[in-house]
Amino acid sequence: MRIHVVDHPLVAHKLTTLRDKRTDSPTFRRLADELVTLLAYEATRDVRTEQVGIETPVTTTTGVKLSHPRPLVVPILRAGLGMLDGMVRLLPTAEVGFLGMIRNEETLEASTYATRMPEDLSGRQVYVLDPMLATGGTLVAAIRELIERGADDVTAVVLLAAPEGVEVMERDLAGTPVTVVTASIDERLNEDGYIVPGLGDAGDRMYGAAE
Ligand SMILES: O=P(O)(O)OC[C@H]1O[C@H](OP(=O)(O)OP(=O)(O)O)[C@H](O)[C@@H]1O
Ligand SMILES: O=c1cc[nH]c(=O)[nH]1
Ligand SMILES: [Mg+2]
Repeated sequence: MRIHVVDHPLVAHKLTTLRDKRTDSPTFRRLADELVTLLAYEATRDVRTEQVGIETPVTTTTGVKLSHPRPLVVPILRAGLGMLDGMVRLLPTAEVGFLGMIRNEETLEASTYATRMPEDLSGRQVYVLDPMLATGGTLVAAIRELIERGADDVTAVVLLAAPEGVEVMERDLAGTPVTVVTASIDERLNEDGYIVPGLGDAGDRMYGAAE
């Protein structure tokens, strides 16, 4: 597994506001959207392309365009949904699939409550979106499902990662073609399975009731 931490002052600036507990839901959603666009730039560095011939107003030349089959973008509901627009803005031809997953608050085990994506992902590049890589249970289960369907190149775009979760992914997904792109690897997980310093519950901060 490859892991890439995007080191850029704009990423750090937006992440700091996202972490701040005073940041309200509308601002949180806007910042998550902006941040994923910056991460997407890095995450799509190896997106597959093909050469095409075009005519400019002046001459003919060759350029590149995204190749077929189209990449698949899979947000993990709920919180990953807040990353979808920022990603498809950069990958407008992408197809979108959905995975609904929830982590049990006591056992911290992830389970899947909704799946809507192509059965056959053979030869497809897949970008899976989830703001938080905490214990790693959610992303490991999601990526196993994608690989079982035939995906041959999976990139997970996450806003924050815990070292414990990175380790679990490295162990459980060893030998699979997986890359993780994140804005930060934080210090640790706390006893409740939350990332420290983190940003709290990403789903609640995005979609929770206004205080
Ligand atoms: O790495 P893990 O320990 O598996 O935890 C990470 C998961 O926990 C959160 O989802 P949650 O279960 O809170 O669902 P939500 O997005 O609907 O709030 C988060 O959005 C990740 O999907
Ligand atoms: O810190 C964490 C860990 C898991 N899920 C979250 O939303 N936040
Ligand atoms: Mg949540």
